[in-house]
Amino acid sequence: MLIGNSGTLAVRCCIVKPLACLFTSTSNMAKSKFEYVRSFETDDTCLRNCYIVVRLDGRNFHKFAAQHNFTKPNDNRALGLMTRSARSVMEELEDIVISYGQSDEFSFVFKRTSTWFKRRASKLMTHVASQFSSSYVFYWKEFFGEQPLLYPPGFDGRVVLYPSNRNLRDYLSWRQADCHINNLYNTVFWTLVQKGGLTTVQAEDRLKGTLAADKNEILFSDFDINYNNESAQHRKGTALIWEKRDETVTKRMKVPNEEEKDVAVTRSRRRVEAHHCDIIGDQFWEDHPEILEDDSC
Ligand SMILES: Nc1nc2c(ncn2[C@@H]2O[C@H](COP(=O)(O)OP(=O)(O)OP(=O)(O)O)[C@@H](O)[C@H]2O)c(=O)[nH]1
Ligand SMILES: [Mg+2]
Ligand SMILES: [Mg+2]
Repeated sequence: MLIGNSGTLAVRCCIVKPLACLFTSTSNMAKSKFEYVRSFETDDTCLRNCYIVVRLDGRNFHKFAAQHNFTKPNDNRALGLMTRSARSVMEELEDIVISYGQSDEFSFVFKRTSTWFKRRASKLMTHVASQFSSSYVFYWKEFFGEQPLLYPPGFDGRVVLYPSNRNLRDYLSWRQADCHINNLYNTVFWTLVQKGGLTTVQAEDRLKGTLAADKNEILFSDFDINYNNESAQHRKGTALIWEKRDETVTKRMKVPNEEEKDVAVTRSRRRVEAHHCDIIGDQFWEDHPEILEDDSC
């Protein structure tokens, strides 16, 4: 078989090194006849100037949670493991400015000017999903101890682009509102079952048609629980951002004309920090102005 444009060159080359020749491509004798299949690949470059959001969600975690004895309604081991895995994604991959997680999902926001992987959606999404999934398995024991991981968990991923700061904030607000609605429902539901002695069917009936205020009232009047005092992590989810923190370490140093001695050295380090607070209002964004880029670009 002849390879490339220059037949003579290719044939001579094949006599000496047949295999190498089949697979070598240089600018002169470029490309095998199979090369055309590349053109079947579609362009999935993300539109410029948009925030790129990758959202992952655990596959069939209803079953996964039951089989791994997650506590109801919230399992702190599971939430800790999700956060640890998200931290690993932020530390290993470039340009993620904030991530937000609740339940079995985590959203990762790439800065709008990111050129990482030429902004190819499939590359970004698969890197996030694989880094997250492998971390979830890698750190499992750290959070679940003796509880064995019974089968490999999976996470689906999607990419969504948001062109403005308002759109991005509304997206994150939507996810936090979802966290609030689900957590309030689950908290009342499982309190009715675990403390009120209702069956799951009875609890479901009791909550049919109730509004948020009714649910708060059930918790307060029947169980003396103020929902606002429940765990902030459960009510608000987890936002991870990069923050500069001063770190002081002791270093042994040799000062000229003196003996070696311990010296305290302080440096500013970027670290991923977790916040369990409201991200719907303005306060969080005013406190962390470095997260969002200028809208006017
Ligand atoms: N007990 C318990 N269950 C949890 C916890 N976090 C997540 N889950 C379970 O995970 C489910 C996540 O919901 P979804 O993502 O909508 O559903 P899913 O079963 O993962 O199904 P798909 O995402 O469509 O594959 C919840 O409905 C719970 O059953 C937890 O902390 N404790
Ligand atoms: Mg899921
Ligand atoms: Mg989910």
